[in-house]
Amino acid sequence: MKVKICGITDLETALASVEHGADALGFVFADSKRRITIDRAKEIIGVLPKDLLKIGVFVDEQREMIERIVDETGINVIQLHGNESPADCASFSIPVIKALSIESANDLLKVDEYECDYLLLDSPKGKYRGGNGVAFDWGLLADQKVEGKKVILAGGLTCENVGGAIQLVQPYMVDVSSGVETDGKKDKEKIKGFINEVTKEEGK
Ligand SMILES: O=C(O)c1ccccc1N[C@@H]1O[C@H](COP(=O)(O)O)[C@@H](O)[C@H]1O
Repeated sequence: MKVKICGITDLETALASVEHGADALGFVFADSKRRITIDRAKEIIGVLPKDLLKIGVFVDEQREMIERIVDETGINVIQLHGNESPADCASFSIPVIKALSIESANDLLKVDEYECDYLLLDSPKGKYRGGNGVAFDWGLLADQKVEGKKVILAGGLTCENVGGAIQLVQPYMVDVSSGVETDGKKDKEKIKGFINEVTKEEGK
C-alpha cells in the first residue's frame, strides 16, 4: 500500500515524510491554504529522492502552465483535481492522476471514462476543491468495486480511520492532507502515526 502526504510547503516536513516512509508527496498549485510557489516547490523537490513521486495538484489549470511547472520544479506526476475532461487528462508526457468527487453510486460511472494512470476518489464537500478533511461514504466503493484502475483513496483520512478505510476499499494508495495537520500545519508525529497505521494494516 502506498502513501501520499499532500499539501507539502516546507522542506522539513517533506524530509520527515520521506523518512517515515511516504511514497509520494503532493504540492498544491491551486486555490488552497496550502498553495506553494513554483520557486519553493523547486527548492524542496531538488533535494528529494529521485524515485519519490512528486505530485503537482492542479484545478482546471491551463495546460501550458502545468507543463511549465513540471519543467521548472521536477514534478513527476500531475494530479488534475477540477472539472478536467478525459481529453484534458490525455497525452501529458508524465503520469496523470484524475481526481473524481464521489457523492453517490452514480459518480462512480465516470470512472470508466478516464484512461489516465491513476484515479483519485475524494469527497466533493468543502471550501476548496480538495483538502477539506471531509470523508465520503467509502461503502460505495465496497459495493461497487473499481476494476482495472489504480485507485487512490482521499478525503478526510486520519490515523484513526485509515485502517478501516483500507479494509473496506483496498486502494492502491491512500492520500492525506488535513488528517496529518494540527492547527492548520503539518504535524510530523501525525504523519509518522498515519504511515505506521497503514503499515500495520498491510501486515494483518
Ligand atoms: O490539499 C489541498 O489544499 C487541495 C486543494 C485543492 C485541490 C486538492 C487539494 N488536495 C487534495 O485533496 C485530498 C483530500 O484532502 P484531505 O485529506 O481531506 O485534507 C488530498 O489528499 C489532496 O490530494
